Amino acid sequence: MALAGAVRCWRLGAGPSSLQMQALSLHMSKTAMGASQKDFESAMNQVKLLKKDPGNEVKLKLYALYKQTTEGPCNTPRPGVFDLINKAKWDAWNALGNLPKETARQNYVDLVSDLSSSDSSSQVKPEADRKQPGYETLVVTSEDSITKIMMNRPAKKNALTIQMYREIMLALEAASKDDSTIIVLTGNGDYYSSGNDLMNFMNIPPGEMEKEAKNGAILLRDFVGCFIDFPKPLVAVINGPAIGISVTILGLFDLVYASDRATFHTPFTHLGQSPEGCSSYTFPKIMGQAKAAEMLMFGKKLTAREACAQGLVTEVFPDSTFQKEVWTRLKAYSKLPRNTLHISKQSIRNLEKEKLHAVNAEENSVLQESPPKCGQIILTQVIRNHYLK
Ligand SMILES: CCC/C=C/C(=O)SCCNC(=O)CCNC(=O)[C@H](O)C(C)(C)COP(=O)([O-])OP(=O)([O-])OC[C@H]1O[C@@H](n2cnc3c(N)ncnc32)[C@H](O)[C@@H]1OP(=O)([O-])[O-]
Repeated sequence: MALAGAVRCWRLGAGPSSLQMQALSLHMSKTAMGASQKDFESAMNQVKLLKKDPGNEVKLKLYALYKQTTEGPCNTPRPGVFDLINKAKWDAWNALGNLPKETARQNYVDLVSDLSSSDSSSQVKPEADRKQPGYETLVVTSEDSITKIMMNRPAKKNALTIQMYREIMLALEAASKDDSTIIVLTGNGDYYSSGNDLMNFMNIPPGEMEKEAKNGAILLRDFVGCFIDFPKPLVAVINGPAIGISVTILGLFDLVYASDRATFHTPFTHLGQSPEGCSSYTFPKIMGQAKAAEMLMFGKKLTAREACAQGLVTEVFPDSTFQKEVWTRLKAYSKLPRNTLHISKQSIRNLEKEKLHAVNAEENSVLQESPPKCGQIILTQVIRNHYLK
């Protein structure tokens, strides 16, 4: 077959140990099965287009997965001791044991997809080329299979204007379709975000309040909806303090990395507002009822370490090494098989999607209809509605 030929053309050095191959096959056997024969054939063609030699270890993996997909478990005698190349290939194939053909096919497709994306991202483009045009309040860049969406109003502590909500939705929509593996939301300057821009509610002419409240609620519902439905791994890189809605939506992210300078504050009751971003459901689920109430109802500001202890933050890093450590970690994660990561994200999220949309709708109707001064009573009711029903 074409690929077997292409793989044979590569000169192989020493192969991986059989233990490594067993670990690989075990890991791969856990992944989802979904690639079709057509996906497999197109992956075989993609392999031929790679510009960078992927190295012997990867070639052996490709060879073994190809043989397992097309012929099943290894069924030929082991080549003699002096036939080094064929022996390494045989060992790689044999190490896959009884891995089902469908799983091998999926793993082959994932591996090629990963190789193709690192192949294209290895052709470094100048910074100006990587910055995506069309955003006024954000800087959006794609590199190393990571799309970074950076809120860019540092002078206003990245407070979220209506335009910024809209641009974040557009950037997420574009990122859901680009060839990135991981999407990051972060802030420029000393703050991650100071939450909703308080000017959004100012200068509303008398008589327009109801209409504006309704428009605001629709925008907020759609904004939160984008995070609920987002199909790829979503990471918050919290470079500094976070307030309000920038905190509440964190329950919808897959990873939250924070500088030890970051704080997490949801002063809703003080502002006469009720929680949004699905936090009335996600926070009690993440940190328990009592801790969630202290944050959402009584406005307790958490340090990064407290937020990590309560499960809202994945890991905290010293501010002096924050960017370096986080981006090194994310670049390593972005090399994982893209399709498999996306399938895993979706299967985790699909379990809760309906519930999250219902919570989002309920939080919005409360925000829209209730008089602000009832903030604290509303918070209690919204949280109870989810957990005591
Ligand atoms: C309905 C949707 C649901 C959403 C709910 C939420 O998010 S609730 C959460 C809602 N969020 C809040 O309640 C937070 C309100 N903000 C604050 O409490 C403080 O500004 C601070 C603690 C963020 C920073 O204090 P600091 O002493 O270090 O700095 P500083 O104060 O000098 O600020 C620098 C500049 O940024 C400006 N600016 C900052 N944030 C906002 C904002 N959100 N808006 C507008 N502007 C904002 C500030 O006016 C100033 O502008 P200037 O005068 O230079 O033209």
